[in-house]
Amino acid sequence: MQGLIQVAGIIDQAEADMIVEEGADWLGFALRLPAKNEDLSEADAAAIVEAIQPKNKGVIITYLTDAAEIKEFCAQIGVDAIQLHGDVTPAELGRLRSIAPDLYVLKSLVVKSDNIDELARIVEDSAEWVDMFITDTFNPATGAKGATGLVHDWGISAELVNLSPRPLMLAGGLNPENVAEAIDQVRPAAVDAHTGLEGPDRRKDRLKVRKFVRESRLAFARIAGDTGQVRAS
Ligand SMILES: O=C(O)c1ccccc1N[C@@H]1O[C@H](COP(=O)(O)O)[C@@H](O)[C@H]1O
Repeated sequence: MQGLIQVAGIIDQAEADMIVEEGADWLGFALRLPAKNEDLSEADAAAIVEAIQPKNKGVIITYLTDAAEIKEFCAQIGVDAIQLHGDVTPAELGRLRSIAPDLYVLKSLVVKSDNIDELARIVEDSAEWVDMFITDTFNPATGAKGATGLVHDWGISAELVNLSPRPLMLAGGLNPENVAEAIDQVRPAAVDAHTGLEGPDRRKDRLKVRKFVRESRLAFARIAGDTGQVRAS
């Protein structure tokens, strides 16, 4: 899986349709968050997922940590991919794999200024149960671990790409202007953006999504040319 583009924080069907039209691959739905500040209802998310699949994949982005609850929630929404942003233990990830072997699991690695050793340990302990890691940015001012709109030190993500046996999705403050440089520096398998694609009304802006997809595809093709990799999705 190389050269994948995800857009996160879907609000409604019209926004999902626009993102699909502009060529993104996966759409992320932030649900069951600790602050209960979801942008859409679970029923609306399920209806959108039904409309976009199977051509595009719907991904639940959540802080759930219990394997049984995660499995049941994915079935409720109708997705076969989950992005786990909470502190899920390797044991629970193993349990999730055993009760939902076909579920595609993305595990977040929340990047701070000084935690590369901790992140490397998470990769080592949990890679067996994870399909893809996603690096995202910690905001020390608010404690937020996702949708912060902040970039982190891409050198840390590049290091994690090198040491992880699983592919890595790069996220955190990506936008149409910086995504090409980010891909060149980090060489991830995938990219993901939320707030950097929004307009002043906090909805995704079609022109920003278009440029983000175009710049990402060009950069992925460039690094595939360097390495001989071919886009598989
Ligand atoms: O998308 C959300 O609303 C969200 C909520 C809680 C945790 C993570 C969330 N999204 C993830 O954060 C990254 C980065 O966001 P941004 O581009 O910096 O705004 C986003 O791509 C989602 O994967």
